Amino acid sequence: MIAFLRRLLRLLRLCASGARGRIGLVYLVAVLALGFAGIWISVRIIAWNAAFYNALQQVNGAEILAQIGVFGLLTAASATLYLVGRYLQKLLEITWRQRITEIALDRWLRDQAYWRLRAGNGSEVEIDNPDQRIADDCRIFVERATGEGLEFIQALVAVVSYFAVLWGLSTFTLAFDVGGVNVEIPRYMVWAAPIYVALASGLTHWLGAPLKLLNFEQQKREANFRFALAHLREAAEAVALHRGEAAERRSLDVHFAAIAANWRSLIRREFILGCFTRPYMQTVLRIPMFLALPAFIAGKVTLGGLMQVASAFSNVVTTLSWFIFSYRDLAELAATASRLDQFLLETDTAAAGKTGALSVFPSADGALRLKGVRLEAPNGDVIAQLPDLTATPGSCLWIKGPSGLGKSTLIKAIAGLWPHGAGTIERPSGILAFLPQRPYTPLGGITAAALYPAPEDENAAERARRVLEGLGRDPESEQSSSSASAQLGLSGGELQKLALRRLMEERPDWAFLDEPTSAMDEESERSALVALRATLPRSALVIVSHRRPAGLEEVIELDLGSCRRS
Ligand SMILES: Nc1ncnc2c1ncn2[C@@H]1O[C@H](COP(=O)(O)OP(=O)(O)OP(=O)(O)O)[C@@H](O)[C@H]1O
Repeated sequence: MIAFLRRLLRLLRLCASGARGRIGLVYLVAVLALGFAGIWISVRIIAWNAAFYNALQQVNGAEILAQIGVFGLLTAASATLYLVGRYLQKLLEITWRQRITEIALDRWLRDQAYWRLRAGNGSEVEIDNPDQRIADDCRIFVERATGEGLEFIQALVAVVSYFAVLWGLSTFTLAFDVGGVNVEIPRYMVWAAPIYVALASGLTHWLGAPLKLLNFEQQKREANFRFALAHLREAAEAVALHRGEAAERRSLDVHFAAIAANWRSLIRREFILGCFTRPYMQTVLRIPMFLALPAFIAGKVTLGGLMQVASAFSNVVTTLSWFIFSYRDLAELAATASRLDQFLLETDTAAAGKTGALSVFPSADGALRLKGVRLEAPNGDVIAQLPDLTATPGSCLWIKGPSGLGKSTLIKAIAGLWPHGAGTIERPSGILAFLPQRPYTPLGGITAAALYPAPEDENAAERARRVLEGLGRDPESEQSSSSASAQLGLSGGELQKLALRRLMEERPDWAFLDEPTSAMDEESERSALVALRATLPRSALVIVSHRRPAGLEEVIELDLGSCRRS
């Protein structure tokens, strides 16, 4: 419980931070003010009950009509306050959701947390389904936290107001005999309300406790299923070529079966909880009248008084029962807050955990220098022990060696993404560009692919045209699209050509290229590398490839085949 409140406060503080968060606070205050005005109207309606039923008892036609008018005004005011309050509450939700999503995205992208916390990269913690945490958990958290939080604050204020009314009204005493002893309970209606609700809340918590874990698990399984579907969409071509439909179907069925199994446990538990809360909800408004009947029969209150006490009592009980009525939503809030809080804490500390025994420093003279570098897998297994090496600006370094000996890992280590191992890497200064083994294209179509990762500026169209020249793709005729690389309609070699052209536009001082021409024929490879050298005559090129890079002169070789793992 304490842990839940701490998490809740931590997350709410983040929602309310920054300029946007403070605008949300203004909405919050307005919604609360409207809520309190609504409570005042409810208190007025309790008083109206007495006036109306007393007029009925006295068969006073004029007074009955006047009270109907008062009722109309009170309900109109109450409806207006409710509607405006709901509208502002929705604005509050989107404002705070925007803020917390902003923070989640910042932390996820900052210091490459999205890479460090990925399964298999050696982080002690792995974040499952980060996309769900950013998209769904941020939304559910804000909706539930603001909804339940506002209701809780209003319930607190309401309960005090209704209690005061009930205290003033239920002056009568309940007297009965227990084994010949006369027991008298003064203001018994006042005591009955909290005792009744406390017992019911205890029972609700006991019956509903497993719901938090079940909700947590349900959200996770739903996200796994969604991810499996998105993965199939991305890999559509490969799956179709493998005729892998049956295998995909089996995997999707397993994911869905997991959803259904947890869902069954979830609804079983909700059913058990409902067996108590449903009848409770239905009786909670009737019980007060039955409890007040002894006083009415004894002639201590009028019909109006009875209705007024019953109304005050049911307001107290309904308000105190907030915990019972909201239990399901609170369980969902607890599950979501715990996932989101863990995500934000882990992504915040991901940067701190990036140092390993393999150190990467900026080099003093602008050269790339490897000193005693040993590359290891995250579990400590040695991948390669490298010879010391220096590559000066403008030089060309060819890293070769059989598959699996650590060529790509070395590039990742230079990029600062691979801390596992020992030794020192002095990183050159200037603009460093890295081309991964599989060329990447973002969502957004061919122009976005041609410009990535540079932002669109006034020269964007011209740059895109230059990058796409000779690839048979015209940015002018492009439809806006959110499709990924598979839908760009480029062959593997063309994608590599596009990646190299993009690099030429970037004009880096150092280009680290991991098998940049592996999908090209020899002639295309030669002309691509000659063009690269001609465009970037002063840049250093560090190329990982199985074949000697064609068309390049004065190549320094680093053969990882000669430094096999120990
Ligand atoms: N995240 C990881 N966890 C464990 N081992 C890893 C991880 N990433 C790479 N390795 C291991 O490190 C070794 C080197 O991999 P790397 O991709 O650097 O090889 P490579 O020389 O570039 O191979 P190729 O020529 O096939 O691209 C491999 O044995 C690989 O299994």
